[in-house]
Amino acid sequence: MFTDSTLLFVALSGIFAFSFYAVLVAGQLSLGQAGFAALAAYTSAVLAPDPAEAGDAVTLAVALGTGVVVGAVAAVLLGLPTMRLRGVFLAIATLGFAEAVRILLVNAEWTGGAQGMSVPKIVTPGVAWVLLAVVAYLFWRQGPTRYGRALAAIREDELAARATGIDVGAHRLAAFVTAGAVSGAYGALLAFTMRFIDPGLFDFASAIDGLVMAVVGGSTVWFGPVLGGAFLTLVPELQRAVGLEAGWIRPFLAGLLLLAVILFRPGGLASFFPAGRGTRPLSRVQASGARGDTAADDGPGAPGGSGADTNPAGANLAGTVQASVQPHRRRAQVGAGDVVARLAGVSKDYGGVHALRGVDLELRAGEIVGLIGPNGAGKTTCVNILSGLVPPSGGAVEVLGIDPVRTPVHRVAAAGVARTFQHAKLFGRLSVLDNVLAGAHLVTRGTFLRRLLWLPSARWDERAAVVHATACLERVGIADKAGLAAGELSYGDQRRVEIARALAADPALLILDEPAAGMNRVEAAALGDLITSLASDGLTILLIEHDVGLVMRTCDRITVLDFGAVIASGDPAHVRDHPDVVTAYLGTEAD
Ligand SMILES: Nc1ncnc2c1ncn2[C@@H]1O[C@H](COP(=O)(O)OP(=O)(O)OP(=O)(O)O)[C@@H](O)[C@H]1O
Repeated sequence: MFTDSTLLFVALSGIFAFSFYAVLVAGQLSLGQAGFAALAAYTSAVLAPDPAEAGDAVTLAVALGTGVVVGAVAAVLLGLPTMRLRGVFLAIATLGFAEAVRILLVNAEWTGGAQGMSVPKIVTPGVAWVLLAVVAYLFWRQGPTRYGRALAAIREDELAARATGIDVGAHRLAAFVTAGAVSGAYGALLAFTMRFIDPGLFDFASAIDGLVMAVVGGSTVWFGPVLGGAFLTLVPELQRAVGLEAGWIRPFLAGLLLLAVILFRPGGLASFFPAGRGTRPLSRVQASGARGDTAADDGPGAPGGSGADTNPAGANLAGTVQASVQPHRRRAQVGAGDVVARLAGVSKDYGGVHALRGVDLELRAGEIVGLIGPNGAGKTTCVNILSGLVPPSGGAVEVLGIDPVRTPVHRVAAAGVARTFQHAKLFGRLSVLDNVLAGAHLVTRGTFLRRLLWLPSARWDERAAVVHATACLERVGIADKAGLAAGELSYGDQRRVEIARALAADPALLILDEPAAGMNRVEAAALGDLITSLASDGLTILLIEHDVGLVMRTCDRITVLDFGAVIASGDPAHVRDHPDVVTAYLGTEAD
């Protein structure tokens, strides 16, 4: 039914769509792919040897190698200054790059300008489909790995991803360079397919076309770009088959489909298939028991069992952390009673608002310290300063031997600080298990490259990570919901998943920002028991909570803030009876 040329272009479109998918999975909107492809097409056309002399295979190999390298290098050069940009700003900057490349190519002599350049046709449908399969394989294997989960986490909530120790800048750049390499491969293939290349092949419409194919096909499932590429390439063929030759139909249909996907079917065409539906876990779930199963790989049983506890603070999660899920990061050694965190004379101003005024706070290893105060007292600001999210306006801060003011957020996390947020910040479209696996980023090894080669060690590491994550879920009593989408959970359950995600990083300091919000009395009581048991494992905990009863029951010491200043600090009995605290919460008789 389809001609060779149709089959060839279906494969090429799929590869181009994958270059958009590469960044969409990390939540980035880049439109520079046509620029990378153009640079790669012209460079490979010039550098590859004549196939009449070198043979088709050699020419193709040199062209592809050149295309991939040129695309990747261009993406590094463009990515370094633009990776700070988000959303539409990144889209505009990258589109500007693609347009600049096209204009350069039109005006350069060596490219033949607008007239174009002739290139031998050596790409066959077989070659194009093999390369599409290779690219699809890369993205299929990438999904359920530590790297793939980190990209998905960044897409879902960048700030939470940083706080779990993911180096967002490096991951975004890696995704961008992957997009550059894939679009470079596409450019080289296109050059040796068309017989003739001109800058018009890489114009604005083609950049948008690739994006539409990726989004229509499905931008969060690995086979989405294949579907999108195939569908939109086949539309003109189908038109011909039914005798509708009008050229406007394809772009019109593409626009209509894009709108329909955005409005009604965010998962794209892939969501019509069981494997691409909804929030299918990246990693397979076997939630019950201490044994987990892992993604996509079947095979002989992995070494299970309990691992040694290398957590200096002693916070081994039920002894299920396996040897391959160990903190191999550099983390401050914390002995019992050591100072874990210290704020000295810290102030924070937001314009005219003095959120903190000369706050002193000290946390010692193994303590549960409560931080309470009326709304707007400055509690969350304190926590944000401790976890490196917000710089103070004055004073000194030290956490686990580092200065969070001068340290990127993911490094503060790597030092051993884990936190939850006042408004739960889960990776909503990921499963509960994947959320916690993403939380284990710092204590797990990368598996992507080993998964590409089907090395058993990758399977063992992934399995160990799942066992570790499952233990964290069991610890907060929510392992039975491991396979559900995090965003669909009740508010109370979301908070528990957030705690499990924080525990998965095997932290030394756990900061809980209003963890009981949304929980009923029974759940809050269970939370109190959990906090106490975590502290008895050696974890240091800073608890911000409006449920004063919970704070009084669980904390060793309590600091009370009001209007940004410490008004009382000491053990629960001292704080409860402190006249300033009573006044702050209940007001004076005159009030
Ligand atoms: N990013 C910001 N920009 C401007 N003002 C801010 C910002 N963050 C906090 N504030 C202000 O700083 C003060 C302290 O806020 P913060 O959220 O730290 O208090 P809180 O004790 O955590 O309050 P709540 O219990 O209501 O969460 C408030 O007056 C708040 O409006």
